[in-house]
This record gives sequence, C-alpha cells and structure tokens, in this order.
Amino acid sequence: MGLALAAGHAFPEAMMLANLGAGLVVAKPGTATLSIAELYTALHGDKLAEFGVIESAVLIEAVRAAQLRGERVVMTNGCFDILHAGHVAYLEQAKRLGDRLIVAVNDDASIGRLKGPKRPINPLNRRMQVLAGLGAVDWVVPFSDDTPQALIEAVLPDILVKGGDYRPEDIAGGAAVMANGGEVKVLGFEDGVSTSAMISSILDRER
Ligand SMILES: Nc1ncnc2c1ncn2[C@@H]1O[C@H](COP(=O)(O)OP(=O)(O)OP(=O)(O)O)[C@@H](O)[C@H]1O
Ligand SMILES: O=P(O)(O)O[C@@H]1O[C@H]([C@H](O)CO)[C@@H](O)[C@H](O)[C@@H]1O
Repeated sequence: MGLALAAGHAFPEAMMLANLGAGLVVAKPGTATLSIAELYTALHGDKLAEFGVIESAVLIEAVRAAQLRGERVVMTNGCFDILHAGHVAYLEQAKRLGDRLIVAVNDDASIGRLKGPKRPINPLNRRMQVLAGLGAVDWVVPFSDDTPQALIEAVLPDILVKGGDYRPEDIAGGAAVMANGGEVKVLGFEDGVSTSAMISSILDRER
C-alpha cells in the first residue's frame, strides 16, 4: 500500500492494490514475494490471455505485461492482401528474433490509398483471420493511417522488422523504437513472390 501511495495512486486505489497483492501472497507457501508482473496480470485478468486479433488498447497492455515478464516483443506491419510464401518465411524469421510477434495490418481504406482503388482483394477481417492462423503470429492489430508510425510509437516493441524489400531508414516508426532502446531489422526476401505478381499471373492465365 505504501508503494502504491508513493507511486501517486489515490487512497482507494492503493487499498485495492494492497488487498489484491495480499491475496496473491497468502496463496503462496511460507514467506513469499510478489512481482509487478504477477500483480499486473492479476489486475488485468483474462484480457491479457487474449491472442489473435486484438484492439490496440488491449494490445498495449498485453505487450507491457509480456515485457514485464522478460519477453522480447517483435513487431511488423503490412497489407498482406493475398498471403504468400515470402510473407510466411519472413514472419517465421521475425518470430525467431523474440518471444512474441505482433502483425499490424492496414485497413481497407489505407490499402486503397497505398496500392490503388482496386485493392485490397481480401477485406481486413479475412486478412487478419489468415494471419492469426499462422503459428508464428501472436497478435494481429488493424490500423487505419497511411503508416503504422503512431501505433508503433504507442506499442514500442523491442524489435521492429520488415521484409527485405525495405531499407532500415525507410521503416516507419523505426526512430521511436531505437530511441526507446529497441532494434530495427530488415529480414530476408523470397525472390519472385509478391501479391501483385500473383494477381498479374491469374489475370494472364484467365485472358
Ligand atoms: N517476397 C517476400 N519475401 C519476404 N518478405 C516479403 C516478401 N513480399 C513482401 N514481404 C514483406 O511482407 C510485408 C507485407 O508486404 P506486402 O503485403 O506489401 O506484400 P507484397 O507481396 O509486396 O504486396 P504487393 O505486391 O501488393 O505490394 C512487408 O513487410 C514486406 O517487406
Ligand atoms: O505491405 P507493405 O507495402 O510493405 O506495407 C506498408 O509498409 C509501410 C512501411 O511500414 C513503411 O515503413 C507502411 O507505411 C504502410 O502503411 C504499409 O503497412
């Protein structure tokens, strides 16, 4: 309770935290300690167990809890309109850099502005559903801006990555991640595979 008051919490909130902490400690055998991560998880309950498609406010809480547990959080972003082998290879490579992988996905209007009015082929919910089904992916979060900069600045992952078609200095949000002590990495590139190439190939065959 003293710690909560010293951290600036009001009296009722400090009492609630002290009570929650006491409940956790008495459930342990003998003389026991309590970590901030344990208190945080108890406070936020089931929400932090969520994985898959998630809204940004809940994601930020889940990331903070993961980082308090000592987990390294990796983040990337993109359109992922028609998922292909290049995407899967780079997402698997991304996951191997840490413990958790977040994929931020452009919403439909954002893709229309970026890639033209005939895109996306697949709507946001379907694109997010496919990504969430990959073993390498922990959380999928949508964003509606032209770039994921604001979202990345709020999430502050430990490692920010993009595929090999990017240069580190062109990666939106990279400066904020590095200023926070994180890393920015460009991963491998699977030659000859892209969503646009798949669409062209289908159109050629059907002509
Ligand atoms: N062939 C590939 N190998 C590795 N990474 C890739 C490849 N293609 C795309 N990526 C990565 O996947 C993410 C999403 O890219 P995006 O959805 O634009 O794929 P794309 O196939 O290039 O699409 P489009 O052809 O519509 O531009 C980006 O981080 C990009 O670096
Ligand atoms: O699918 P793309 O074209 O790789 O995804 C874009 O990535 C951009 C990149 O993060 C710039 O550094 C981003 O600005 C854009 O919104 C798409 O997510």
